[in-house]
Amino acid sequence: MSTLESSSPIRIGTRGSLLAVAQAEMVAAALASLGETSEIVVIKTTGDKVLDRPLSEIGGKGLFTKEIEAALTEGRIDCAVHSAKDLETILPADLTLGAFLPREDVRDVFIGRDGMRLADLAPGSVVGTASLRRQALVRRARPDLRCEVLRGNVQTRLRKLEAGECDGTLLALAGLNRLGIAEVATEILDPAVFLPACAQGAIAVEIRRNDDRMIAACAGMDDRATERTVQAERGFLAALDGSCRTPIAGLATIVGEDIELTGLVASPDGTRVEEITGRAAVGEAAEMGYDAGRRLRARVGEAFFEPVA
Ligand SMILES: NCc1[nH]cc(CCC(=O)O)c1CC(=O)O
Repeated sequence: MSTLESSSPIRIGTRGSLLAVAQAEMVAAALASLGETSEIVVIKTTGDKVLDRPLSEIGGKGLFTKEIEAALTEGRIDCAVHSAKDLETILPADLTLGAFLPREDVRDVFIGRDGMRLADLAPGSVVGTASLRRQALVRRARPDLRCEVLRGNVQTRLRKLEAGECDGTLLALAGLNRLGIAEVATEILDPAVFLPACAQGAIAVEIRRNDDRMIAACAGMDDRATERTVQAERGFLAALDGSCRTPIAGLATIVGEDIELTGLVASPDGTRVEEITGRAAVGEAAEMGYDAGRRLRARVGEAFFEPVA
């Protein structure tokens, strides 16, 4: 019986978008190289159903994960695959991030109509994005443009751009690379200016804390450098989160034995951008990120995080 049990395919839960399924297939391939068979279970989330409003209005990024985490807790799936940047900083108590796949390119790209770069857009042009971070950073770089909410998965957004709903949009290069469509990008944005979202480009495998088979499988899949940088960035986010109405960005890199982080918070209109850096031994990634977030929070003051009416 137990032999049969341990060789049953691992059920991998994921959202149904092309990108999400591609990411789940990457985890399936990693499991296969460890001798584990698996099957993909697609789960529809609230975030996939409500497409006409920004996430910050309908309850934040947890809407993409709640139903998947419930399936994991209830044992209908054995692991959940997420874009790490879509995960809230606090997970359900029975779940943990067991592994991270090697990180993709962390940068944002601009996709302009007619091959345009961000600097080519005429004043008053419309940049479509649902991300508060991207809106603030676009407004800082180009205060003469208009930002409008553009939601939906990568394909939907590209279609809306094609249909003329906006003149340009920003997406993560990681997602385009995984979909094999990086050539749609008209400009790769400098990550020092367009600082990425915390954990952008990283794929996380979430498991039940007490699942020994998945703990062992995750140990075989985990990329330590990715895990450390994501821990630093999520530590930073955890210190700042509170409301999901403040644009936040953070990027950590490993430098020898150390880990370095640059993080920022911005006003939604991009007129105020406050940056901070941190550095510590790699083993203190999460604490270093959290500390940088607390220092930044103290510097800008609590009023910075209160939504303007
Ligand atoms: N919020 C949606 C989302 N979550 C993860 C990615 C891209 C893949 C990644 O960052 O790993 C995207 C799309 C985008 O921002 O372009």
